Amino acid sequence: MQDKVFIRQLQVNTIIGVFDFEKQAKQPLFFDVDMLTDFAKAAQSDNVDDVVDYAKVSARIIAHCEATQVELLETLAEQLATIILSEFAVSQVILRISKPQAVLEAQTVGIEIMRKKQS
Ligand SMILES: Nc1nc2c(c(=O)[nH]1)N=C([C@H](O)[C@@H](O)CO)CN2
Repeated sequence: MQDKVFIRQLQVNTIIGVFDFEKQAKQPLFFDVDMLTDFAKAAQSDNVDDVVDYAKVSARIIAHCEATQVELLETLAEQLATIILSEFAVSQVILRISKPQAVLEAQTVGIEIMRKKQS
């Protein structure tokens, strides 16, 4: 199955970081998400209930960021990958998180993970 639903540059302003100053104020993160799924049913039904709804995934990412506070991007990515694989009809997720305010000299920095649903 190689069908894909994606999200690009989803901005979430949140508290994240190792340093004390990062715990005092929200900063922007940008999420890129690639989700492998199967379009077969939706292509027949033409019903949004049969797809991985990118709006619902985006809302879930925002809600999780608002509900949790961690230091590392890696921790947040692992949590979100687990949520996406368990709550949506996704067999594999690639999640990239960019933190543009972290390194002054860089346009952006960040991390990427790929996780598959256990079969
Ligand atoms: N691989 C990572 N490196 C760093 C992280 C991170 O989450 N993952 N975080 C920081 C600090 O919070 C940094 O963003 C402050 O500028 C440093 N390195």
